[in-house]
Amino acid sequence: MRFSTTVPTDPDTHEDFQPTNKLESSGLSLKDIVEQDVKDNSVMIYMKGEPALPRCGFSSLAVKVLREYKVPLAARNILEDPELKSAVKAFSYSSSSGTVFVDAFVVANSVVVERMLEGETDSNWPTFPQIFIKGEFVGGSDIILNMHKTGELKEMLKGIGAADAE
Ligand SMILES: N[C@@H](CCC(=O)N[C@@H](CS)C(=O)NCC(=O)O)C(=O)O
Ligand code: FES
Repeated sequence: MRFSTTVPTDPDTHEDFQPTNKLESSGLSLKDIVEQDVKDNSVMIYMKGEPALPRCGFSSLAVKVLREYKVPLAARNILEDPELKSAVKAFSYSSSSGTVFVDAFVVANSVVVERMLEGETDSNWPTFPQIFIKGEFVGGSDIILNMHKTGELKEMLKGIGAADAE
């Protein structure tokens, strides 16, 4: 498989929004780019490495789980851009509903939640991968694995075009 970063090409996409990690030349702010990624791609993952070559076990696990469903998977490699990494963190927090976010956080990382509730850290989702499904922030690899086990992921991915999957 080719790519450095794999957002499927869309003929309607703004010409200068090429989904490579050369984001600085896109003319869009990083926040806009993340917003657009999430809007344009039913399943969007910000990860360490690429789907074909994950650079971390957590990212690798998330890709593996999502691939079980044969849905198109768009991805960006946050290792290539520290600023993108910060923008994703800020965006995932702003795009999740408070309750779901804290619930997911408890599952994901109880130590961070405790610190967060005690005001010792900010409330952005601190780790990668970060997965968005149908425009909604879902969480990281342990959340996605758990949702796979409970059948929740199958429900959530229903209706996402399998035809253009790999
Ligand atoms: N509970 C998280 C674990 C992921 C995790 O711990 N990621 C770490 C190590 S790869 C991370 O992103 N740390 C922040 C960083 O590297 O910037 C999940 O399931 O996704
Ligand atoms: S890069 Fe070390 S655990 Fe992810």
